[in-house]
Amino acid sequence: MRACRQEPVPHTPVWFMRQAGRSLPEYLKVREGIPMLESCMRPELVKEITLQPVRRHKVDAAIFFSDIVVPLKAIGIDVDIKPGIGPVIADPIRTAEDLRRLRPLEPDDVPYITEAVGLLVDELGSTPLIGFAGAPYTLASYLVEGGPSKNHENTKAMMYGQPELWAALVDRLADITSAFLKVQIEAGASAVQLFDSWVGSLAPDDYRRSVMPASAKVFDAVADYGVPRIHFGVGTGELLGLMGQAGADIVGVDWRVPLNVAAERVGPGKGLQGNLDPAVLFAPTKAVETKAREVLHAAQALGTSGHIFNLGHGVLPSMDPDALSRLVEFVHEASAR
Ligand SMILES: Cc1c2[nH]c(c1CCC(=O)O)Cc1[nH]c(c(CCC(=O)O)c1C)Cc1[nH]c(c(CCC(=O)O)c1C)Cc1[nH]c(c(C)c1CCC(=O)O)C2
Repeated sequence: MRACRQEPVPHTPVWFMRQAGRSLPEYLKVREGIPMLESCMRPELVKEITLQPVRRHKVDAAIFFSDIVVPLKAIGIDVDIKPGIGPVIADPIRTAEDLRRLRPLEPDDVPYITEAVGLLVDELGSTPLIGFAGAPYTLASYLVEGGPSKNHENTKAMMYGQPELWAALVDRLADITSAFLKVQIEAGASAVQLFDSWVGSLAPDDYRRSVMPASAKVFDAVADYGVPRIHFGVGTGELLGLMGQAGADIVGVDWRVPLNVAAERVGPGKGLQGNLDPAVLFAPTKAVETKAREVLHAAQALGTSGHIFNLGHGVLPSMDPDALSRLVEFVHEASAR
């Protein structure tokens, strides 16, 4: 939390996107036979899965175990998460008529989120819990395409061809996302991360015109709580400055842009999170440490303690959990001040 506020820290804090999940045998064990979205609705299970990587890796933060499509499911969208594929939407949103199915999210739609966050905050003590949600563009991409997409062609066709419908769609999603984050913050989450995983598919002008207003609406909606707001996407080198301007306090960076370059793009007053290439974890320990040290050195360009160490994207299911635990220890030792 001090790093989020760019205050002095004893060492650089570290957590991993997707630290909970299939890389951990204890996760596979408790999830056995329970579909992904159902597991997100069982508070005791959510608590256990969220705590697993904190216990094992000694990371400095917990990330709430849920999924970006949980609020969509909660308002009645027919969505499922297919193993090895990702979220699949039975009836994609393509017309003004379809848009009516996206009703506002009320806290009563997600009582299991409030309960799970409450259980976790009690258990975590001084370790912060990071809440999260999907950003309007990434959620819109799943809703319009009907599932994961490489080129986002239907999404972009709507964005370029029906700008009013598109604006209405991302505006509704901004409200749903804001409501989902508020539930987590009010239940005790210490910080929030807005995942815009697929926004790197856009050119800066299109981002500024068609996406930034909706993302900014989300950041504004939670501004008064004073909790740090992290914003992350993949392949966003050209968007980093704008993603900061949208209202993030900390900008997440993937491995394609060194943190010293990212610091220039994001500008003063904001922190950075990242950005070790997840694939580095498959190399021998010495190589992992060399690459991790490069990340720590590049972060010094910030001139403040506003760096949170993370991977440039999520933990991969085939990763060796012990390599992740070793990396946490290394980051703590190599950055000790
Ligand atoms: C794009 C996206 C999704 N979900 C999420 C994003 C943004 C982050 C990113 O860019 O990776 C966010 C997410 N999903 C999950 C978390 C949990 C917290 C954590 O980071 O540990 C978080 C933060 C759990 C999950 N969400 C999912 C799993 C795997 C489910 C399983 O165990 O089978 C987990 C642990 C399912 C999911 N859900 C989604 C995908 C692409 C998948 C993977 C599908 C697959 O490969 O099987 C959509």
